[in-house]
Amino acid sequence: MRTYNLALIGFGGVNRALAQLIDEDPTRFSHLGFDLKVVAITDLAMGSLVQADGIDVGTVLALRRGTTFEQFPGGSATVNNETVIRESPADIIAEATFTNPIDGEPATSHVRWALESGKSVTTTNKGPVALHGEALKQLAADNGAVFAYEGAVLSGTPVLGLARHQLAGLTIKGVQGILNGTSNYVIGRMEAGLALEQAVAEAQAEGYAEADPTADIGGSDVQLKVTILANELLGASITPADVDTTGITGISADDIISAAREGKRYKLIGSAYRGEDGRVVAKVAPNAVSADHPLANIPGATNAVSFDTDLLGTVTITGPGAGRIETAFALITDIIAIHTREKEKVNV
Ligand SMILES: NC(=O)c1ccc[n+]([C@@H]2O[C@H](COP(=O)([O-])OP(=O)(O)OC[C@H]3O[C@@H](n4cnc5c(N)ncnc54)[C@H](O)[C@@H]3O)[C@@H](O)[C@H]2O)c1
Ligand SMILES: N[C@@H](CCO)C(=O)O
Repeated sequence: MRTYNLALIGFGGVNRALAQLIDEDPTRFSHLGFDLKVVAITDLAMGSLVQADGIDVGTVLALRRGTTFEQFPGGSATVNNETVIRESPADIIAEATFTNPIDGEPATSHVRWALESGKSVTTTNKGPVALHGEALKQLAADNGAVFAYEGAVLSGTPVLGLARHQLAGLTIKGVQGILNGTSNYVIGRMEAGLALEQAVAEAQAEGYAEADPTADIGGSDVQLKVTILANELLGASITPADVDTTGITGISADDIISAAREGKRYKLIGSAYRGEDGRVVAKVAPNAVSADHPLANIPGATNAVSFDTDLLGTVTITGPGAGRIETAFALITDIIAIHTREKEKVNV
């Protein structure tokens, strides 16, 4: 049985959910041939904690808001991300700090420090993948480590893995989807009569929204995800700036009601297609779709991606696109992939 030591960088909704899953059942993954032990945690609000023998995760999860790690052996009120990532006895770094859509920092540095130290990384953070994905993949390869990011698109619903593995023998001509749980949830609640602000507050309480929810309703979250899908699935080399983006803030309750009268529903759709000239065109825009559109009935924080393929026609995957536990599951998917890679190294 292999034990992987984890460092959790950013102890918010997602990494707390991962810690909770490990705490609830430390043998949860034994049937896969590994166990997980949390040896380091950092967070802006709490500082840093490193305990090589394993952190009592239940105690840390129960700490009151505003408490720092200073009181614990190996604890400090200071956030020592670089030292923790490079020097703690972690094998795998789970990066779940805020997404920064402008330059991907500080998460990109967190990922880089880990890979430079030969440590594999799992992240749910879209910034490093959308803005620096190619460079980070190269850095991982150069250092014999894995850079894994299943949760960057559709949280725990395995859209990237599906495309990379099961759909590998197809040509994917394009993709379109509902890629933001918060805005889909918000539109649904506005259809039920809530104001935009009330609906956003609900999405925040559910743990769906970004730290700054304007990223969700303004479209930049989907812009990053479309960039990732275009680059990963269509072999493009685009940046978020290449994705023409409009969010849902311009849709009023009146727009929603008039669309409903015509049998239509608003959806924020992200898409990327390769044109006849070989160029990939990607965009994000709200659309009033008719009831028979494949994305019309995707509810709440559920997401969906339709792949337009040569041999299978349209293949659609749908599932949770946000949520703490749902996104922690993406970290687990990545850790399983890292474990598979470790086993291959032993067998080579
Ligand atoms: N919540 C979801 O449904 C979901 C789904 C998919 C992807 N994501 C992505 O996962 C990441 C984490 O999401 P979350 O919901 O846990 O966010 P969150 O806001 O609940 O937690 C982020 C945590 O990171 C900490 N942090 C920020 N900067 C830091 C730094 N420099 N060093 C250490 N800690 C730092 C914050 O204090 C906070 O506790 C985000 O990038 C988000 O875009 C979230
Ligand atoms: N805030 C994002 C989380 C998933 O990236 C959403 O609502 O879809």
